[in-house]
Amino acid sequence: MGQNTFLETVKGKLIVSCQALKDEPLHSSFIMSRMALAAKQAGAAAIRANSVVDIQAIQDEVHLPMIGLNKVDYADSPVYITPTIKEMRAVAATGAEVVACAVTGQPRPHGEKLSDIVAQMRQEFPDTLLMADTATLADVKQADQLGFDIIGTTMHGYTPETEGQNLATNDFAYLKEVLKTAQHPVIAEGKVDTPEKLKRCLALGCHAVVVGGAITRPLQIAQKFIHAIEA
Ligand SMILES: CC(=O)N[C@H](C=O)[C@@H](O)[C@H](O)[C@H](O)COP(=O)(O)O
Repeated sequence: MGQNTFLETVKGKLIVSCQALKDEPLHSSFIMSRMALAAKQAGAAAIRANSVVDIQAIQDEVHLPMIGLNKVDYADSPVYITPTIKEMRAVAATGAEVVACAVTGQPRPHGEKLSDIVAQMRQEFPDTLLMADTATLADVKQADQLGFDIIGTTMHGYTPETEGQNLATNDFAYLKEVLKTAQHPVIAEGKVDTPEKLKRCLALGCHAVVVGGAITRPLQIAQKFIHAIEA
């Protein structure tokens, strides 16, 4: 894979997701760049970020490897994480070491086929790694077959089939199945919200762990405390 050393750099480490969508209080590329700086100062090995403007603002502020994505809603598809070749290209063009996209078995916008998207990306951006944001073991198998470089558990709990499921349930029972199934390095992502859970994911054999909201979404963090009062 050319000069791409992302996998070596993040092995056994924390990747911090710095994201705030339009309807979130911290929606701002500047704020995301400062979130990334805090993550870097704490010792994070890489950043995961959404949208070209956020990725670029973060790249200017911190020089850490990047998992880039672009969330876009299309009327004809439930897939929203880097759903079409257009967003894939735009994210790869930022120089992000990894481009992440949903691999959920759901139809993509304009009838685009994931196999075509992967083939096109390999041709245009041969040094860019591809991360599959999967929800089920079937998705993991598909991602492996298509040659994705990294298997993420990002969408587990966020599709109709997996709604309400949590990666940590029953001592990460689902994650253990993913680790048995996957042929490519697994990055745990989604609701890893304590240092203990992160350690467990690494001990089980994950290559690295992405933590988002528990570090970078203060609304979500504050709500946890409020719920404790109300419970
Ligand atoms: C499902 C979906 O759209 N996940 C997104 C993917 O990039 C982000 O909103 C999450 O924050 C990220 O996956 C990290 O997860 P958590 O914030 O739970 O640590």
